[in-house]
Amino acid sequence: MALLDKSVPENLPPVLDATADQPPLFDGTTRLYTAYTCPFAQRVWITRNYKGLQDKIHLVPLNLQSRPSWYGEKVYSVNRVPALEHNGKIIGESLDLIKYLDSNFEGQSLLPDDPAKKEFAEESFSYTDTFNKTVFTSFKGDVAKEAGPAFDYLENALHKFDDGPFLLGQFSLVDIAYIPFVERFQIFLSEVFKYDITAGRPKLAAWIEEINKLGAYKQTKTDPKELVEFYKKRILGQ
Ligand SMILES: N[C@@H](CCC(=O)N[C@@H](CS)C(=O)NCC(=O)O)C(=O)O
Repeated sequence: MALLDKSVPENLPPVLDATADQPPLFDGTTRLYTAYTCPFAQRVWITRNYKGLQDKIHLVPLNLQSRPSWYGEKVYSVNRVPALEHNGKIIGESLDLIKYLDSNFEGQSLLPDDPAKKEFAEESFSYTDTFNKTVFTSFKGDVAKEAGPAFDYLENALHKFDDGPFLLGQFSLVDIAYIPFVERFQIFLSEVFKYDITAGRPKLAAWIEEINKLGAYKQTKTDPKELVEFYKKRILGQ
């Protein structure tokens, strides 16, 4: 798999806050409006890196806490990240965007042709919101009991195709849809609840290990300390 990983380490552009000027809009440059800490935006960032599109898709990182007013007013009225500026249009929604990048840009294809895999990919995309909600909700309840089934879903899914360690066998958009959230849940559940999501889930453990080998992903990883502080405040109100 490493051979297909087209990512090269890059110098990341500085974060734009409320005082920052707006970059030109619709000047032909393709821009990914993002936030370095956002798991939804991270999905698109990993896809961009894996397909080797660093020169084609420029990152415009925003400070969401001190967001430039021009973003919601002139770029994307939904005022969330990620959003992609491409061919005179602004497109949002991370799951739509990773598919859009895969179909509209060059680079390694990240969805297989095999019908059984395609079907399972759609099922897995549909489950992501429930997966995230189930785990977030468990933070306020019995973590092992409530979040356990969500991680079991991934463990079972990883048994489905045996031509590689990823959710569809080979690395795909499905892995990209889940990993930003699994990354955060693993850190937070271990740090705050002493719950190891990989205990008794060998396939999940191997999946995380394999994804961590990908340069395209490594560059996008969140800072664990910041994450724990952020979730403690935001979710546990501490
Ligand atoms: N469904 C959206 C969710 C995007 C989202 O919630 N992004 C957050 C940051 S992680 C955001 O922009 N929040 C700002 C806000 O809601 O004001 C997607 O998948 O792209």
